[in-house]
Amino acid sequence: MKKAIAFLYGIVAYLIFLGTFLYAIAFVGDFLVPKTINSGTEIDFWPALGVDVALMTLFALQHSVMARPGFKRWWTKFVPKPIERSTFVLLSSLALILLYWKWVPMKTVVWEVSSPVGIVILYVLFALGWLIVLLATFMINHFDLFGLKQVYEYLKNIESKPVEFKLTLFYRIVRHPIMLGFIIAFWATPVMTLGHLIFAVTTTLYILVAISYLEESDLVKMHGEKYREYQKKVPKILPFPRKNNKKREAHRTI
Ligand SMILES: C[S@@+](CC[C@H](N)C(=O)[O-])C[C@H]1O[C@@H](n2cnc3c(N)ncnc32)[C@H](O)[C@@H]1O
Repeated sequence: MKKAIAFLYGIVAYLIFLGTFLYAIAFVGDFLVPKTINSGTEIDFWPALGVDVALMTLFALQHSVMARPGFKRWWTKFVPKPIERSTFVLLSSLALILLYWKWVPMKTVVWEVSSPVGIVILYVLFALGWLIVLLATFMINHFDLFGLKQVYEYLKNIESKPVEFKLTLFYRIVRHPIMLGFIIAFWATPVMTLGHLIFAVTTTLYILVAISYLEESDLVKMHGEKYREYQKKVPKILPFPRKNNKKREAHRTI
């Protein structure tokens, strides 16, 4: 019974995540849904900035603190291990739902692309960004990242093992394809409003800080030399060969 309830909890958390993820596309893209990044009532600049930054900070804190191995060790004394990831996913989704709900728009247009070709290119990039995010989750392990694997294994009495270090497809091009996808999706818009720009700048900075100082230091602790070698060979987020790699290649060919 306990296992069935945990499994059901995992499914509900996953479905809430899926809804939140799909809503994010429409929220950032400013289409289809009632509340988007550019809809709602405007207020003065400073209070609006305060509310929006507070909402993004809440998500960033929840996400960064709860994803650390030390925090996981501590809170799995209270939250059963098989539902730890689902609970993390659920709380992340709730923080995002709060952001969608309370987000204050700033509708001043900072730049606008009016050429039809430019608009199409930006929408293609927008779609590509979200697609990269989704596909990359499958290249690590989509069902582990969102807690379904853990509750299924608990239900079936299968010993749960952490995901191994992956070097699949996108992960051979950059070390953080999911984050690259988000950055592309957040910046690719034909109409950049002030609110959207603040969102794109803040989330990009957060992503760069979080992957450099939190996630990668955990990955080095987890995978040791293997990850350090990976850092030397594969760029962090921009899919361009490194200058020193080119130099090394040049040396080798001389
Ligand atoms: C939300 S995912 C983001 C992964 C990565 N930062 C990206 O942008 O694609 C975070 C989880 O992925 C795991 N992870 C990151 N790179 C990995 C890799 N190459 N193989 C396996 N797990 C990885 C981290 O340990 C963390 O639990």
